[in-house]
Amino acid sequence: MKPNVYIDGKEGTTGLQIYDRLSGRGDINLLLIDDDKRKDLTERKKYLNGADIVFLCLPDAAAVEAVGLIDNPKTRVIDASTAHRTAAGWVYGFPELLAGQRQRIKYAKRVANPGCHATGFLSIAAPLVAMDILPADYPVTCFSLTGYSGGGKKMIAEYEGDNKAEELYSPRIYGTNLNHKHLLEMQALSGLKYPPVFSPIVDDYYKGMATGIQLHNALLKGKPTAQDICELLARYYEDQTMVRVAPWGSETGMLAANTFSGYDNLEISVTGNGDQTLIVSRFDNLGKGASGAAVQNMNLMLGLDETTGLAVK
Ligand SMILES: NC(=O)C1=CN([C@@H]2O[C@H](COP(=O)(O)OP(=O)(O)OC[C@H]3O[C@@H](n4cnc5c(N)ncnc54)[C@H](OP(=O)(O)O)[C@@H]3O)[C@@H](O)[C@H]2O)C=CC1
Ligand SMILES: CC(=O)N[C@@H](CCC(=O)OP(=O)(O)O)C(=O)O
Repeated sequence: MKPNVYIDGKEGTTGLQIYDRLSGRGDINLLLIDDDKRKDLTERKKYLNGADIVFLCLPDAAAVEAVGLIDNPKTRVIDASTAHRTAAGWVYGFPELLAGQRQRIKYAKRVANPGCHATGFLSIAAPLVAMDILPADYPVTCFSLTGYSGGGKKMIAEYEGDNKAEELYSPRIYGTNLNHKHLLEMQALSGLKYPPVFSPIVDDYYKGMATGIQLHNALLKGKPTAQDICELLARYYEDQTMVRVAPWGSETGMLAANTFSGYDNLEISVTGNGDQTLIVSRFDNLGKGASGAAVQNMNLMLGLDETTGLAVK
């Protein structure tokens, strides 16, 4: 029998992108709620409990509420919100990140899909800590460029509506109080002692991300060069399809944040020299940064090829 799948919040930015990836598939049965009942608690409860897999594409409070409506022990959840990413009983939905993570996701009842900025940061920091290159007490800083769809329907309306404000035509540094909501997961999953000093930047394009960290090689264990780091990261991810490392020397000095827009995989670029290293992770905030990652997790949980229905550049 085909598994029943329900997307709570299907009309939102993340929900629609999950729907796009699932709607043509013959190996699942997509449950569709009537549009006028999509916020009706009683109706949603029926759908949430009638599904084998539920995607939550909702604001945090609504995601917590949705989980509370589930009493069917067979219903498995993939939550795209920030609500459960470091919560007990939830598995972090980043299969490539750490040894055993793919297996944990495969059998999990509750999967928290990673934050978009956290995805870029962790793809770099977690393996470097795991391989004992980046000391756990290193004072890491991180920048992260994102398209405006990262802010959901409200931010999209600000950028695409009439009377667009003048400042929206330029990149904007936000989270300047340095307490972005992804810091908790960034620290917890990287194994770092301190959260990074983190500067997200939103710009006037729809989707695509470039998240980077800059390192002093002399402060790393074993004092590797940038090329050493590139090769070690490439080995760490060598068996993965949705995460890869660009070969050393392949970058030409300019990295665009929208290169992976429309794709579900992520690529890490390492540049620099013997003294300093720049490591940048590029992906789509709605691909590996949200909806693509959520579908990859669903595929794993259903025992399917994890790349089914996904676009790899
Ligand atoms: N956009 C992105 O790149 C990423 C988003 N996320 C996370 O995914 C989640 C969804 O974000 P996003 O899709 O961008 O947000 P949107 O604002 O685009 O969509 C949210 C959707 O949820 C609906 N909704 C709100 N409250 C309820 C409720 N009580 N019951 C049912 N539906 C409800 C909204 O309805 P209505 O249409 O009426 O407003 C809307 O359709 C958030 O937690 C976000 O942080 C995670 C990673 C990346
Ligand atoms: C441009 C913009 O505002 N982006 C959002 C990130 C979207 C996202 O990743 O949402 P989650 O926190 O649910 O993961 C932000 O930085 O808050």
